[in-house]
Amino acid sequence: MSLPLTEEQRKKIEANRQKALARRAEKLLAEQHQKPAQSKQGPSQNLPRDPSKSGSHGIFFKQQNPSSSSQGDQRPQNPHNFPPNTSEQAKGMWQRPEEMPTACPSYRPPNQVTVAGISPPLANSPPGVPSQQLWGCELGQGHPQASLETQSTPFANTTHEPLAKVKNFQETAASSSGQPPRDPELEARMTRPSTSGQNISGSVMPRTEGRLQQKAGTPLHRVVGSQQGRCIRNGERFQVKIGYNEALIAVFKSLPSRSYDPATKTWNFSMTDYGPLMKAAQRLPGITLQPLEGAEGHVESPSTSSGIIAKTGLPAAPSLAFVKGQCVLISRARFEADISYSEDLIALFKQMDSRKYDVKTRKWSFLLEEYSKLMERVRGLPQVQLDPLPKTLTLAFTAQLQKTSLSPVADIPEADLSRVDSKLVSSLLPFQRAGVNFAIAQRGRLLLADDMGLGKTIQAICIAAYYRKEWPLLVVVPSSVRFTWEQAFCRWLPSLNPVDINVVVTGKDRLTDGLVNIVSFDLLSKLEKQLKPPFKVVIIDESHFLKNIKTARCRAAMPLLKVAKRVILLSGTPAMSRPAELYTQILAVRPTFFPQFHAFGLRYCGAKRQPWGWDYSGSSNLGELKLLLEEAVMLRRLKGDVLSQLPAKQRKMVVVAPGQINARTRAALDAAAKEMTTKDKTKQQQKEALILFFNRTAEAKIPSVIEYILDLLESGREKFLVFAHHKVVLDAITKELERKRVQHIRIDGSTSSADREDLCQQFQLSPGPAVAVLSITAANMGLTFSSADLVVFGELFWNPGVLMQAEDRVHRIGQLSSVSIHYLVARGTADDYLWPLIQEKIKVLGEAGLSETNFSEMTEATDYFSKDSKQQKIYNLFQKSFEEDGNDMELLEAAESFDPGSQDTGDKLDESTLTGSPVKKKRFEFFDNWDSFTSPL
Ligand SMILES: Nc1ncnc2c1ncn2[C@@H]1O[C@H](COP(=O)(O)OP(=O)(O)OP(=O)(O)O)[C@@H](O)[C@H]1O
Repeated sequence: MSLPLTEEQRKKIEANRQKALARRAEKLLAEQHQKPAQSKQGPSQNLPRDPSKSGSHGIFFKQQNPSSSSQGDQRPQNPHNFPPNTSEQAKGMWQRPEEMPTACPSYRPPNQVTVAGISPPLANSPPGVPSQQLWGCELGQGHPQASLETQSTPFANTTHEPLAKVKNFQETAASSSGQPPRDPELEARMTRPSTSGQNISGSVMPRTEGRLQQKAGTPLHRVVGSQQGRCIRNGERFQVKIGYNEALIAVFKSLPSRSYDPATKTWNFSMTDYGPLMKAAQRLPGITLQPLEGAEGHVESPSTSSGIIAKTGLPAAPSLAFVKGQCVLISRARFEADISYSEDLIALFKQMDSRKYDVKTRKWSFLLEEYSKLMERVRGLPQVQLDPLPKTLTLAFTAQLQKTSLSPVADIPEADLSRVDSKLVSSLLPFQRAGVNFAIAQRGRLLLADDMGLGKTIQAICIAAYYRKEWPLLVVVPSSVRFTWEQAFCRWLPSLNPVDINVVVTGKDRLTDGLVNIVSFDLLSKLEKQLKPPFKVVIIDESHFLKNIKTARCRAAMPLLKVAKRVILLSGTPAMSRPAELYTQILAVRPTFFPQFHAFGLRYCGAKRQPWGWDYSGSSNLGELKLLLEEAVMLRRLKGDVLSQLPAKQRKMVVVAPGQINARTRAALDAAAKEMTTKDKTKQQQKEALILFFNRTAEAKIPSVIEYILDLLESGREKFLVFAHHKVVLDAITKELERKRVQHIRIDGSTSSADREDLCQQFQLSPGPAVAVLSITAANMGLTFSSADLVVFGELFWNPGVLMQAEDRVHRIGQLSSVSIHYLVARGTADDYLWPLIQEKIKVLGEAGLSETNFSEMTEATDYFSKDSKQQKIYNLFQKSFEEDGNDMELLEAAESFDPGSQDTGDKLDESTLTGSPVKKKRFEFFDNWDSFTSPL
């Protein structure tokens, strides 16, 4: 899939296009000035040139609305392609007035001045670009898009009210031309009755009419002379053949469907604009437009619907157009009509009390409480099809539709958590407490999509504990974190007896043995049959693992989630590339919202029919999707939102799966442990046994460490550091990253100082996913990796000072985020002793004021090490060995030279235990841009 452009890229492309076109236009202008003899447009060259308009800026192009579907944007667009034969035009072709194209590029009547007050449709003005910057006459002449505007109009709906613009033109043109006042009778006939519009706070109200009347005596028109023209049907559109008339051009430019054909030098329009154009033309002095063939008989009396009194008495044609559009939710309280122009529809819109017109989007919006009334009235317009909001939205926003809630943010009550362990409740940070409240307000069904490291685990446990009466609980997690979850339950719910926690390790285990049952995604699909009777409370960690409905894990989980009473989905990256990835998670939380994917795909995935079927890889109506998710499905906070509540460093102990230690390694580990505790061993022999134990630990952890890294990448973690100590571990990690084609760097003892800096810079500047594989002893100092905010320790090291220095590679000046540190700890290995040893050492340092942190408080599993006598003996040996001077060196050398023999650990990885899914080359912007989908209130 090609990745959609980001907002910034889009802006850049647009700016470049504008510059290029401005250059072309200047060239064109220069040509015009250089060739006076060839050009018969003499008079225009005498026009005073406004220096403010000669710059390279100001051409306006269609602003793409990133959040609207490709087919959905029916707003009038400016024809922004520069006519291909501009130089041809620039030279000008003198024609008789009747033959003259109405936008005759090179023709300008003598003495004609730059006319103020004709505004191109405002939507053609890029937001923030003053209209003065739009091309003025000189640059614009010859181009249908050229603006005659020198001042911006405050009126919002110039596009939808062409007539108003014409009057504006007439008014200003007359005043600037210094023509004597016109016949007052004619003036009266030209004036349309005013439609009063109540101003809604903060909105720009549509132009009201009758403005001319306020300026009594202001000359209205400059009569250019009598001109006749005609409308000619051309397929779905019609063309206007008439000589040049400035006022008429202003009318043309105000019509949404206008298009200028430089070849024939005529303007053409869609049938939608036929009625408005004819009416406007009737009001222009000296202009007679012969209507389309066949439309003559159907003319509506000019005085009927709009009350216009036509000067010419020529009957206006009926509107032949059929307009189609849809309602879209734009905030918790408002929806807008995304539909093209229809006079009748606008008149109807104006009857709504809560109407607002957005000059930027050129769309009308209304309060949801007026939704039913509006839709009912629209049904009375036979030529309008305004599709309603999806039913799901009307259900999710019932309170707003029924006017019971107008609050821009949901009002979430404080939940009574007295039934949950006080240790947990009192530990919740304020935003975590709010998360729990949200979940309970959603009756225990939600997608908790907080940024990584914000403590989704503690919140999920709290929510699940609130529904403890409905347990047994099922927790489905990536296999690399099964034991971390077990530890988290022990830590946060002291009231839960650890024997009631069942971690499912093999396909032979029972899924329902515990009060809390923790199982990996892959085992879940193997144990599907055991899911009856179904669990009432289910937690799914890293729920984006379910994004593909075709996978076995998703097929196993979905039926379970549909019938569960409480469903707590957790993911820091619920969708990494497109809204379609959210579908299964929405379905899991709200099975009734979009029971059929196609409806969801049509609305939010920009579904397109292709020869081979439907393509749902796009996106559409994302602002609305965001609102829906936030209202009823998802809670997402970013680190930046809650940074003040977070500690600078968040450490996490991850208990990696001992199940992955193969039988041979397990035997080697046991043998080494036995050596250490065997009596009558010399000190040297004990030390050798310890070194062997340490080395075998490294070997044993390799599959789990790699699995964890791959899980992180699959979860969308873009940049992080992985520290390890043994060469064999570093080798295995880099080999796997190469195999998966993940960008990475490696710094170990063999890296030269020059290369260290280069590699570090390479990582720092890398825009996409990248892993820095670092040796604990060789890369713990002097390097800055502040572009990452996560450090993973694949191995433990006995010196906590070295660990902290290593942590600080990301936690340093330049780091704006709270950093996460994950220590991977494997049971039944040297980690059993190293971890408590490190904790103890840090505690001592902390008590002496030499360390700001206490590992035992910052991490789960303080009870990790249960000391039986044998273990105690090994622990003492560890303690002694690592405290003796000189042992460090010996251990380091041993680690460096450790070679597990013929075994090639990287290749030995059990593929079935790894995630197996290809690592994302680039994390997509869907959730990166999530917060740019702003919803006006
Ligand atoms: N309120 C809290 N009190 C103490 N520690 C906390 C609290 N909240 C989170 N932590 C700690 O912060 C670390 C990160 O939490 P956790 O793993 O739940 O984050 P997460 O949102 O699940 O991140 P990820 O998406 O990366 O899995 C853990 O060590 C956790 O114990």
